[in-house]
Amino acid sequence: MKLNLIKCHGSGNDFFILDEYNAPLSWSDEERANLTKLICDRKTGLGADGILFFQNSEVADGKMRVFNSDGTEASMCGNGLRCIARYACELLGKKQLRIETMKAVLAVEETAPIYGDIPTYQVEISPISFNVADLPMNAEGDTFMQQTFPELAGDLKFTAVAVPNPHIITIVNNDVLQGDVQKTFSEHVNGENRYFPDGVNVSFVAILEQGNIFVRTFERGVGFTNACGTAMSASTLVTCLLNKNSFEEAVTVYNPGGKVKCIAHQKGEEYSIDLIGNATYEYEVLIDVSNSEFVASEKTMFDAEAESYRQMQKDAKAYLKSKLV
Ligand SMILES: N[C@@H](CCC[C@H](N)C(=O)O)C(=O)O
Repeated sequence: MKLNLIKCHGSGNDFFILDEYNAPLSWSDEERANLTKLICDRKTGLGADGILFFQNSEVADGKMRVFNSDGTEASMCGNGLRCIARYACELLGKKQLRIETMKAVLAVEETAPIYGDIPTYQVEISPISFNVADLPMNAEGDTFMQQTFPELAGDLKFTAVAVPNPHIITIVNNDVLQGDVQKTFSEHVNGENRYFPDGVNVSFVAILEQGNIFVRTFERGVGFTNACGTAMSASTLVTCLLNKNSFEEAVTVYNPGGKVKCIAHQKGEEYSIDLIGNATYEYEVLIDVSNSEFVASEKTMFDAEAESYRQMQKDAKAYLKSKLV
């Protein structure tokens, strides 16, 4: 079977977009998972953090389904939603759309470039819940806010939040950021463990200065990635709740793959977040898949986009170098 794929990234978190909007595949989810594992493997496949399946929707302009590189399906993906926002806006000739995701219909729109001429999209991150049952997480109270895992991460204080995929977030200093705790903790809570039966995305956050943070994320189903959009959004929210940043004000979120902006909104006990950042195409490719093997051909590169993004990365790295000392 021949399939056309677009390789796209948001903050270096990279995905293949597979269009089922025009040509739905009569596939089981096991087949979607198998294709994802085959193509996303960075050693034997083309390499990516996951596949975004863009499908028709009965309740919105289109639907995004996200499969992580290990074949598990995620309820949400912020960087991926920006990639789908671009693909869908260009396909449907619109600047604003509503995209169905596993747990919610979310607003997306094309917006002013975050840097130079980089294609930039704003996506809604919602619904948000601090109730541990919604992650799910096994803990004593209804929420887990600024609490410790003494046997796993010493006195680091974590907050658990579903946006709606599950996140656990801690604010750390540069020594902890550079150390091994995040890796050992993340591997533990994403294996057989008593806290997170379905695993969890783990973010370590450094406050750089008012309105500027750095977020490094170990993603469930993938491992360390260049960036995780829902994690950067959730981390911004947590810094606002801890009075390190302000609600309704844009926070620049640096990550190993670049930077985005996030705005956390609060209406009483209700929260939502805007995630604003790049949706950069790397290449388009045709693959011929049969019997768990594939052959790629007809590769078209988007070199100019890659170069614009590299400039932004260069500036982001220089800023980070001056702050993360
Ligand atoms: N990279 C994503 C999140 C992808 C899903 C995540 N690994 C999960 O399983 O929840 C993002 O940009 O939000």
